[in-house]
Amino acid sequence: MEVALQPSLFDSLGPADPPAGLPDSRADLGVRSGAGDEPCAPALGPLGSTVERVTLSGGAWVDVRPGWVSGSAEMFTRLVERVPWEEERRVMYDRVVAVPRLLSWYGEHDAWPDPLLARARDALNEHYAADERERFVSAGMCFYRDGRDGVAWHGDRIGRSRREDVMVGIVSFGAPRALLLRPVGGGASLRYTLGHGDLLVMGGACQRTWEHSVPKTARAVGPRISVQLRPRGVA
Ligand SMILES: O=C(O)CCC(=O)C(=O)O
Ligand SMILES: [Fe+2]
Repeated sequence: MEVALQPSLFDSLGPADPPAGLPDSRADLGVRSGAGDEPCAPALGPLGSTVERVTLSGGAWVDVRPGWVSGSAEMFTRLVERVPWEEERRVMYDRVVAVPRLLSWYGEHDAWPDPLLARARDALNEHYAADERERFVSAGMCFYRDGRDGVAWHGDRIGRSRREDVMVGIVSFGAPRALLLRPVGGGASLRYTLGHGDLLVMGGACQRTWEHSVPKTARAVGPRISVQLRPRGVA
């Protein structure tokens, strides 16, 4: 069973959203009408009280901030062009299969593909007043080209998140896709629809007591890029 806690973060209008009446497919291509047809420069909105906390069972929580990055269509285009996207292959049973999404990863000593992402990392570190160990330092990137791309149920449990509470922040660009969360061991799923500059932060025990996924879909969906900010020692 799914509980539509937040039917679509995209529905709550922020500056990153396309003008009303513009078909999604055009918006997803970064085409903007009205206001001079200029693509809007990417910018971060405030955090503070615009961040809404949802307390989950098992010591987990989720923070959501719809439309945190305005001009997200431009960011999407930049990331498509600048990130060295790779198709990974993994052994599954007796076959080698392509991972159904493109991936890239930036560590704390790498040059990140756009200064806005480093500013987003800094703004989150300031918002959470995180001590050194909990500061976001790396950026994992996933590119979901269409509904055939997705990520199966998992917790981000590589590294110390296997034992410790950690925060994982996700900033989404491009077309919205559903991110589902469900408690380990069963229970209703929560559904967040993330794209167009939305922010979602998983925290507390979320990586251990909950799982998340981006399900594949037969619906016609546009491409989405997810940037996952993580602290040291967590992948
Ligand atoms: O697409 C997303 O926002 C989630 C990606 C994810 O869960 C992961 O890469 O660990
Ligand atoms: Fe994950």
